[in-house]
Amino acid sequence: MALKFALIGCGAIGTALLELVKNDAGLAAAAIVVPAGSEAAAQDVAGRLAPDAQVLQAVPAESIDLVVEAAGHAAIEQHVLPALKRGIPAIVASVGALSAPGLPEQLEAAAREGGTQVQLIAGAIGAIDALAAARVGGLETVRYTGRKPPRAWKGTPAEEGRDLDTLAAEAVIFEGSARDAARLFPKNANVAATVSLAGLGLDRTTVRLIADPAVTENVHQVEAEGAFGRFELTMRNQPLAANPKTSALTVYSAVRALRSRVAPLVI
Ligand SMILES: NC(=O)C1=CN([C@@H]2O[C@H](COP(=O)(O)OP(=O)(O)OC[C@H]3O[C@@H](n4cnc5c(N)ncnc54)[C@H](OP(=O)(O)O)[C@@H]3O)[C@@H](O)[C@H]2O)C=CC1
Ligand SMILES: O=C([O-])CC(=O)C(=O)O
Repeated sequence: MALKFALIGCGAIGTALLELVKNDAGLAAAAIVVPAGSEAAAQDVAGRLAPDAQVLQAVPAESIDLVVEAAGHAAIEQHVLPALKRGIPAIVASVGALSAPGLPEQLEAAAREGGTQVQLIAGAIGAIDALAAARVGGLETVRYTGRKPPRAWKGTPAEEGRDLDTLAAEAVIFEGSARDAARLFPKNANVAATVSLAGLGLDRTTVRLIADPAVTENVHQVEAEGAFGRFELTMRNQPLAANPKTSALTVYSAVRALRSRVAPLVI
């Protein structure tokens, strides 16, 4: 029997995910959860890519084996916590939501109450396995730099005091902790939160965010040092056409997590 999942959010990630898994025999999109007012657009996507999915404003009470969040920070409290309490496991893309004090503990408590588990995906970044393993031996420093084209920073505090349309040279738009980066740039700094949760934590991971007219990709760099040795990672991710803030790799990471739930062998 196919694993029935509820997709929360039907934007750039959600739509691309449905396209990729539409022919997976082991997976069935049973519900698409979107805010009031967005049902018609989601119904259109469901018609093309997930004809058996119901479009709803909340995760249905029955017949859901897994929740996949690709919506935004608010969806964690609104949909993921209640699902976990009911015993439904969850895959989460909006990792930056865990920068809100108390939310990681709430997620753990909800998963414990439901006897289930919440998985934070690596999303647009790599080497999360190496970083989390390195933490076991002890980490000394972890630095993350996120560099994106100016248009990817539209609608964020990066617009304060500068015109992103006419930016001639790279501009550092944020320097500080991963916690502050994730809070101030909820759609652009989920990776900062992921790197910090795997490594040195939200308050000890240093973050720089850069708007750079010279790049076309979303460039993510991690430098980590500790008892294991050191690594430097650079990812040059293609942004999604439907949302320049989001890398295509985030979709592939969510699809990988979803497929891993039903695959007989997982890597
Ligand atoms: N871990 C990682 O590496 C990354 C994580 N992300 C996370 O994924 C999220 C989604 O990205 P993306 O698909 O590109 O964004 P989009 O803006 O393209 O799509 C978001 C979708 O979620 C819906 N939505 C918003 N709030 C809620 C809610 N409370 N409940 C249900 N649905 C909701 C939106 O509906 P409406 O149109 O009505 O607002 C829209 O359908 C980002 O906000 C970010 O938090 C993104 C990139 C990388
Ligand atoms: O998709 C990306 O390149 C990263 C991103 O938006 C985020 O960290 O929130």
